Amino acid sequence: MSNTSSSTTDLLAIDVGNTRVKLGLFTSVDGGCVTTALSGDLPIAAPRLPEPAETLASTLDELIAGALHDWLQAIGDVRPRIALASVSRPAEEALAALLSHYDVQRMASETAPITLRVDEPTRIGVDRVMAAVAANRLRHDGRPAIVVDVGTAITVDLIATDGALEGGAILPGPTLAARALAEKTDRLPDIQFGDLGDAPDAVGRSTEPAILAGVFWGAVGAIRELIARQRDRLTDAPQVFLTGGAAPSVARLIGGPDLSVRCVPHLTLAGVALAAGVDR
Ligand SMILES: Nc1ncnc2c1ncn2[C@@H]1O[C@H](COP(=O)(O)OP(=O)(O)OP(=O)(O)O)[C@@H](O)[C@H]1O
Ligand SMILES: CC(C)(CO)[C@@H](O)C(=O)NCCC(=O)O
Ligand SMILES: [K+]
Repeated sequence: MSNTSSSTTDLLAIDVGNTRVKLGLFTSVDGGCVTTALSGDLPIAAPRLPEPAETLASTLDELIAGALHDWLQAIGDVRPRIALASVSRPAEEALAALLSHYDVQRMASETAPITLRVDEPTRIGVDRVMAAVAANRLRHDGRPAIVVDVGTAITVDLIATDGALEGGAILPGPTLAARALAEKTDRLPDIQFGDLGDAPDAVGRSTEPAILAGVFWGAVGAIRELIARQRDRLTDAPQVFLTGGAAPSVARLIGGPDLSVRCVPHLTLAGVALAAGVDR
């Protein structure tokens, strides 16, 4: 990890999920976000999303056991301001206690810089809202977008042409689906996704590969179907943004000649940074 020394304008964005906590340090230069990258000596087009200079993804237990302290030291902790978006109340409280000496802004769905065209704006997960805020930056003007986040749960959310988040779908993520099978059956074992590189064969020749095939292709199929159905209500083709652990392995399986799919690793963290005003 490089040793970035942080300034008072730095923002630490935190996305607290149900399995892991993701942290991203967004550094500012001259009051603006660092958005230009150099390719040779030609400046390339500035990405429209703030990019974290440093990131960490860790379980809450690991963070409490010292990983948070170590990481903050490694990034040159001078008390960056913190924006915290959490979908787990216990994890949020535990983390807030760890960060009690910092200036922590807790992000809420209903106050985010986006229109929520949903029935209960206070209930929709702040991670879904933050990812949509970031997608609104990436999407072309006048084009709708679909945001797919593969975490503990998979969410597939529709953003209308006017930028409003319309709602979407929630289903179990791959690990959770596999764990539920292991827990609720006698003869199905728990399987690990950790070392899954390529897409598994759809015909598993024993129990573990069969679970892997079902869970993986089930997720891919569910995502494809949800995109297709959400797309049916649109007049213009949506841009699809995919994020979360399985995003890279899923992205090329759902895109096609008539569907643009882009994998954006830190979409939610970037949304938190934007909502907290990192580039204002
Ligand atoms: N290469 C891969 N292929 C398939 N699935 C994967 C791969 N890597 C991770 N996954 C699965 O993707 C899901 C999301 O992983 P990720 O690590 O992003 O979630 P998380 O951060 O633990 O979730 P949360 O944000 O809810 O805390 C998990 O179910 C995981 O098993
Ligand atoms: C769906 C999850 C679990 C995805 O992380 C999260 O966004 C959440 O807890 N949402 C609350 C319910 C809702 O979004 O409608
Ligand atoms: K619950």
